Order: sequence, then C-alpha cells, then structure tokens
Amino acid sequence: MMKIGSIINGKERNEQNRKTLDINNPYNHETVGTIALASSDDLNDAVESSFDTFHHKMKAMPAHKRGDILRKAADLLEENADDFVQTITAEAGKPIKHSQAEVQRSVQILRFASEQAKNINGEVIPMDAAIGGEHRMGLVTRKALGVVGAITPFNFPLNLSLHKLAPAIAAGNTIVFKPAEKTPISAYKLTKLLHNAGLPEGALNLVLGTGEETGDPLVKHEKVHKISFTGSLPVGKIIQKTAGFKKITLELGSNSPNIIFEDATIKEAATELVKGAFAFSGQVCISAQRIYVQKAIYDTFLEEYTQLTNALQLGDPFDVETDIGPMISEDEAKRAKQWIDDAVEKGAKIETGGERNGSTLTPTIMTNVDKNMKIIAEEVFAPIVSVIPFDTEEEVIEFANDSIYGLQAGVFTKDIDRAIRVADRLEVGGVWINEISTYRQDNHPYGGVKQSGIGREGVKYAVEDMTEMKFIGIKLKG
Ligand SMILES: NC(=O)c1ccc[n+]([C@@H]2O[C@H](COP(=O)([O-])OP(=O)(O)OC[C@H]3O[C@@H](n4cnc5c(N)ncnc54)[C@H](O)[C@@H]3O)[C@@H](O)[C@H]2O)c1
Ligand SMILES: O=C[C@H](O)CS(=O)(=O)O
Repeated sequence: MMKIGSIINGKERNEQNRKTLDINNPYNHETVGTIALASSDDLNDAVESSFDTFHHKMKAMPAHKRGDILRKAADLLEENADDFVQTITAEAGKPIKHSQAEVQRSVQILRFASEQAKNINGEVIPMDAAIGGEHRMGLVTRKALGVVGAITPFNFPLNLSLHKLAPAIAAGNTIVFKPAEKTPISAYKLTKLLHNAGLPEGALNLVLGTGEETGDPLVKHEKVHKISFTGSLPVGKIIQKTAGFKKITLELGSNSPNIIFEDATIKEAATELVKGAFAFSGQVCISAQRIYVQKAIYDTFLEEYTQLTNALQLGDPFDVETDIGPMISEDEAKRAKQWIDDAVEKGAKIETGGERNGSTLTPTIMTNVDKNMKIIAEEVFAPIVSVIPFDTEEEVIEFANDSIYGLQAGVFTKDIDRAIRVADRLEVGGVWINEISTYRQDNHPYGGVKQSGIGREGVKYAVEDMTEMKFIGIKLKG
C-alpha cells in the first residue's frame, strides 16, 4: 500500500504528522493507498513555485523543448501503461478494459500536445484595411498565461488530467494540479512521469486534498492566472463565483440525448448505446442518458436493447471479462437507486436492472418517464438510461433541447439531410451522426453550452484557451 503526498518543487510532502485520507477500492473496499493532505502553506508554496518557475524557466523554454518533453512523456507512459491501467482500476473501480482504453488515449493526448507545442501560430493583420492604416504592420502573437490551476474529477483520472496538463505545458504555462481526492494515485504517478520526462519540477506542482480545503484556495489564489476545471455543475457554479478575474474553463455535466430515427440500423444503434449508457457504470459526462426512438421502431429497439443489456457481465473490475463494475462509492449507488425509486413512484417502469448490491447497481433501462423525474431532468451519472418514444423530427428536437445541459448528442439516421438539419438545431457543444453521444476523440473541440460549461478542450482548442493574444503594431517609414 502506498502512502503519497503532495509534490512541490519536486519534493514530496508526506511527513508523519499530517492529516491523511485513505483511498479504497470501490469494489472490495480494500485500502489501496493513503494520502497525506496538503496544508494551506503547501498550497501557497505550490503556487509560488509555479509562479517563480513560469517567470524564470518556462517563459524562456523554446517550443521544440516543450514538444520534446511531451513526446518523451508519451513514450514513458506507453512503457509504463500497465502500471497506470492497474492503478486506475484499483482506485476508481473502472473495469480493466476501460482503464486500458483510457491509458491508450492518454498517450495520444501527449503526442497531440507534443505536435501542438510547435504549432502555436499568430497572425498578420492587413493594417491598411483601415483608413489611415497605410505603412503599418500588425502582428498577433499568442502568449502563455502563467500559472494554470488544474482541478480534475475521479472518472477519467489520467485522461482528463492530461487534457489540462498536456496543453498547459505545450503552451508554456506552469501548473498547480489538484486531482480528485478519490483517485489521486494516478495523478501522483503522472506528476512523477512528467518530471522524469524533463519538465522542470516547479512547472508542475501536485497538491493532494479535498475540494473545500485545497481546491477552493487554489481557485481564489491571486497568483493563479487560469482555472481549468472538470467536474460537477454545483462545484462549477462555485468556481465561477470565486475565481475573480482569472480565465476559466469549466467542463461540467450532462444528460446527453441520443435520437434514433426509424430508418436507422436498429441493431447497430442498440449495440453502441449499450456501451454508451453503461460504460464505467454510466459515470461518464457524455453517457447516453435519454434515448429517443421514433415510434415505428420503438418496440423492436427496446426489445433488442434490453436483451443486449442483460448480456453484460457484472463483477470484479480486475477481471478482463467484466463490463460493469462498481460505482465510485456505495453512497453514490444508493443515491442512484433512490432516483430510480423516485421515478417509479411517479409512474416510470423499470424494463431491466434497478438492483443495488453494495456499490454496484445493475444496468437499468427505464420507460414511461417524464421530464419532472430526476432521471430525466438531472445528470444521473449512474448506469441508468431512459428510452422514450417520439413522433416527429420537430418534436424530438424540442425534447432533446429541453435541458439545462448541452454537452454532446448522438443522432442515428440514414438520411443525411435530416441528420444535418437536426445536428444544426441541437443545443449542444458537439453532435455525432450515426455515433453515440459518449464517443470522444482527443483532437476535436469538446465542451458544453448552457450549464454544461464554458470553453473548449481537445488539445489544440485547450491550447487556445490557455494562451492569450498579444498585438504588436509597427509603424513603418513610408
Ligand atoms: N464535461 C466534462 O468533460 C466532464 C468530464 C468528466 C466529468 N465531468 C463531470 O464531473 C462530475 C463527476 O466528477 P466528480 O464527482 O469528481 O466531480 P466534483 O465536482 O465533485 O469534483 C471535481 C473536482 O473538484 C474538486 N472540488 C470540489 N469542491 C471544490 C471547490 N469548492 N473548489 C474547488 N474544487 C473543488 C474536487 O475535489 C475534485 O477534484 C460529473 O458531474 C461529470 O459530468 C465532466
Ligand atoms: O466523463 C466525461 C469525459 O469527457 C469522457 S472522456 O474521457 O472525454 O471520454
């Protein structure tokens, strides 16, 4: 069992007298590690170290060197992939095949960032477009911001951390990294890996602690220039209020809609949506939560979908055959079960699932639902999906948009005109056609509208959000 502490300027702080927090495997509740919590002095030291390193080292580091560090980190992660896979499964309870996919994607993020570091381009403005602007030249360059506070959730502890760390390094920023307190071990190993890849130690400082004690003062610290946060809507709202003048990126929750028109291939849509709704027990921000099916194919789809769902293997996340492991905690599984009970009281029907055993909830399909139920109106973040019939294109667009959230959606149809029409009108940050809402690649713009967030990730787009424009004008001798 590991005892780990914050890493500040390359030194680990895990002395005996500190308050600690145990990290437990959510499936068998075995303790997999203990963290020594950061104090307020540690947090302050971390920010000072990042601030100092930005001004004395990172600002002067050329793009090719930042690219090299990120490429070396990708190679190291690839070499140590299995250790990270085991760590994610141990601390998050993620089925091992999904942890493997997460690590593979993380290697790619580092490679994308390595390439992006060398492609942060500016612009030349045609100054003579303005009357009197003749004999002037206008240059737009992009500058690093300074210290980025990166705050991350438990559900993709490696991938979503790298969606902040890798672009921040590519852009030449320094980072104070506050990972989820439930999954800090992969964050700790990632920090060491980036230092081993050649990143100056003060360019990445790790602070381990709870949201209230460590995250909140990081958000408020005056020497932090940007907060990049991925997590829940309630915390996102607090950060928006407390961050002051800092730039912020908020990647928040969703209740993603998926729409299946009568001309779609039912088997394909049903097969993909089983993964889309139940991967990592639905604890994915773009998990398929609302499936709208056109009435002519509703019964056939529901039958096929229920059969496929019933074939999922439940069990130990370390078993390669396991599709569904535990939720992150027993409390979360209880909360999800209560939401099912609440919906049933209001008239919903459980087609399959709905049973809780400790922290595991069986994959649950609900029908007869309405928008006043929490399982529709809020983010379930659990293995619960609702299947809802619809008549017309106009009606389903209205249903799908009737949400405070707007992250990603899926549309299934063979009619390309309809697909584009619907995609254009859905109020979300991204739409997949003939693909599930849950699919994400790490090189496209990703982020939400409405209360799903502010700003975009996806390496190139995160780099844009982690730099700012600087204009330089030159008056030339005529
Ligand atoms: N849009 C996306 O890209 C995306 C991706 C993954 C997860 N999520 C969302 O994340 C949520 C699940 O993750 P979670 O349970 O870890 O989220 P969470 O909001 O509880 O915690 C996320 C992080 O915020 C920290 N935090 C908590 N309170 C804080 C405060 N007052 N100030 C600063 N930091 C604070 C936590 O310690 C943790 O590190 C879901 O809502 C999910 O949709 C969104
Ligand atoms: O949980 C939401 C994440 O954005 C999913 S992914 O890691 O980007 O696939």
